[in-house]
Amino acid sequence: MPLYYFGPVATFTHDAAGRFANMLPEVGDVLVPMATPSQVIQQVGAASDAAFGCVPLENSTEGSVRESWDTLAREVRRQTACGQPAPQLVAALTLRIEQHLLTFGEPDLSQVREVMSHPQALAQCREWLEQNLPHARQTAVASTADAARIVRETADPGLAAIGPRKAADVYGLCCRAERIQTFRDNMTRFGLLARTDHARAATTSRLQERLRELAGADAWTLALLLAGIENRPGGLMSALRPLHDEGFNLTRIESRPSGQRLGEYVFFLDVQWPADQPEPAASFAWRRVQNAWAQAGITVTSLGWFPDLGVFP
Ligand SMILES: O=C(O)C(=O)C[C@]1(C(=O)O)C=C[C@@H](O)C=C1
Repeated sequence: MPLYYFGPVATFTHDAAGRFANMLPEVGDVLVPMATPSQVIQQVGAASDAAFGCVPLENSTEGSVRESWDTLAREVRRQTACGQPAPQLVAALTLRIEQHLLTFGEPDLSQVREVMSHPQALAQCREWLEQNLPHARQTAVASTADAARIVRETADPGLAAIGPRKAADVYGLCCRAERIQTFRDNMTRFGLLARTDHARAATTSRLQERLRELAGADAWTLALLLAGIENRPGGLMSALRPLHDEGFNLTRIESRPSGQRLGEYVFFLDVQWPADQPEPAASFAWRRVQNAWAQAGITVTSLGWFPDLGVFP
């Protein structure tokens, strides 16, 4: 079974996908790189057989990986609207992210005129770049590993990539400066995706059992998208009140433009799902929250209900 990931080989997402596959034998034996998180999500949605996907979700320094959330929301809404099964988040894990400056050979830093990486990685290293390479142009490319691939292909010591140590090994580059991210404890959360019909199939019901074993007594997360919250005094507050009334802990809220009209927003929510609650479909407390939202004309899209499998070095 394929596990699509945001590649190429040696991205941080590749590392995360490998860890999902090690922990969850049901998830897939062939890791298939895709050029963008959007392509991963679309591929999981379109696959006629069971398929999984791995994308970055959120970084502790730079926040949400918007492309992943926006595409997931769009695909789920689109597939649901035409009665098709949609991709959903089924698990998450967190990696410690250490960024390194990768070069062809060992140039003097004054020789480096351009630094390439994923925009999140460039932003995670902003302070080091300001202090050590103020003269170098910063260029956003598809991913950290893609930056390493370009540096290798051009074999130009004036170019550098920012990325994982693994990318230095895979693309034959030198680790010219180590751990250059601003915050030592830089972390990124990655999501594992599957399609909801596959989630009911035999493979993924075994997966659910395994996830329960791995998560133990830890809380799960319910990821949602809310649309139609009224733009009036207290509109957002009254949309959040049912969660408070039923004792649900909101762990993330993020507004994004609806795309329909300037000044109109949708909201991404992560709700911490207590270990002692039955699953969302069987929870009376959750039904009351949903009823309150339906009465207020708020549309809810579920993006997944999943455990966090922990933090990995
Ligand atoms: O470029 C990569 O290596 C990725 O896996 C992407 C990504 C991201 O999108 O956040 C993953 C982890 C790091 O935070 C930096 C980049």
